[in-house]
Amino acid sequence: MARSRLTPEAIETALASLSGWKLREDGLAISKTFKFRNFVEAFGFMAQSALVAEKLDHHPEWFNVYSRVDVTLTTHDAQGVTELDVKLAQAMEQAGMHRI
Ligand SMILES: C[C@H](O)[C@H](O)[C@H]1CNC2=NC(N)=NC(=O)C2=N1
Repeated sequence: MARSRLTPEAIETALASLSGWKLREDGLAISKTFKFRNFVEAFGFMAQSALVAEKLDHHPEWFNVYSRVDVTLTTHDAQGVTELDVKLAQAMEQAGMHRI
């Protein structure tokens, strides 16, 4: 179900409720770099996040090297940032919390 894009103001409000997420230059995605103690912690975060993504039917664009995971969230169907991106970001914050 394609959600509608959030207004710039709504995105700013959402970013204020998250920690460390930035709006991409083109305004069409939010991103954050997660750093962990090691690869296994980073992968555990990705595994946990993958289960949430499946449940939301909303998937991240991410890059992992060793203990770092760069995450970019955008809604392809809406070609921008929607509520689903915020929801997944919030869930990733929770997953990332257990591993700092
Ligand atoms: C059919 C469509 O691919 C699905 O509804 C989901 C899958 N996961 C998705 N993930 C993201 N990030 N954006 C989407 O639009 C999206 N669509």
